[in-house]
Amino acid sequence: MATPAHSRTFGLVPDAPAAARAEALTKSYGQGETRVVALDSVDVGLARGRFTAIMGPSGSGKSTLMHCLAGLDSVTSGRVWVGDTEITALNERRLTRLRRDRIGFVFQSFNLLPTLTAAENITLPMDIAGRRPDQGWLDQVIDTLGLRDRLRHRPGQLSGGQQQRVACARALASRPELVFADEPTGNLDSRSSAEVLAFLRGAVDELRQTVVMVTHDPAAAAHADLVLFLADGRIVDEMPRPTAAAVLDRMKRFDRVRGS
Ligand SMILES: Nc1ncnc2c1ncn2[C@@H]1O[C@H](COP(=O)(O)OP(=O)(O)OP(=O)(O)O)[C@@H](O)[C@H]1O
Repeated sequence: MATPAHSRTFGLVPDAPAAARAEALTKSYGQGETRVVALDSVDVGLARGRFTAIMGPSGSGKSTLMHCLAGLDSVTSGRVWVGDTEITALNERRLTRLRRDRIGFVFQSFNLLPTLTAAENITLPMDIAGRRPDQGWLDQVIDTLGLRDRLRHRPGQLSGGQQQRVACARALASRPELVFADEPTGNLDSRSSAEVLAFLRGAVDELRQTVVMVTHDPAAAAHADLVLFLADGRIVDEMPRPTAAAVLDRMKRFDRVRGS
């Protein structure tokens, strides 16, 4: 069952510290009559070692929330922490380093370099940072993802699902504190989606990673431990142990409110 909205911090669960959190996070775009409030004083936590999905109608602020929590976008007001580090207090140089060292990203469009092999794509961010990957960890990630026999292939020789698994491996290569996935299955057919989602689930259960995923798909959200629902720039609800049917039902209530 979904928990009704009331004034508390959504997203946190007992016994799991916050991998990231925001306090009174507001993000607006534009000025005067064209001002859009994308996030309206959001309090939220993302539990460490858990899989959290963020859902909500189009334009509700999902991507903006993810970008602000990941330090990819500045905030208008409020504070954001990754672990114990307040990222809203960092200058651009330190923020860039924090994103590089402590956060992994998976995007809808894979963002792989076509001229590099899968193996080279996976270690590229670490190579650029001059960091040596932990080979034991990398082997574990590659095997969990079932990519061992694809490492010498270039992205053009891989299916969409395989490319997204390479992108997942790249996000995990440095063993980040937090992985953000923005519509990671948005460009995939249902079979490839299921593979990628099973991997993200495995990254949490077997590799003890923390994953936060924005999605429109109730079936994708059902792989998470907790779904946070956004509407009009606010978190309005959360659902632990989601099923696709329960998430779909909750999303329909947004449609009814909008249609009335
Ligand atoms: N760069 C920008 N300039 C102006 N307005 C923006 C900008 N980025 C987002 N917005 C606005 O902020 C609000 C939230 O956008 P956001 O992309 O976070 O929503 P979303 O829930 O991720 O939407 P979708 O599901 O359609 O991707 C929307 O009204 C959007 O038009």
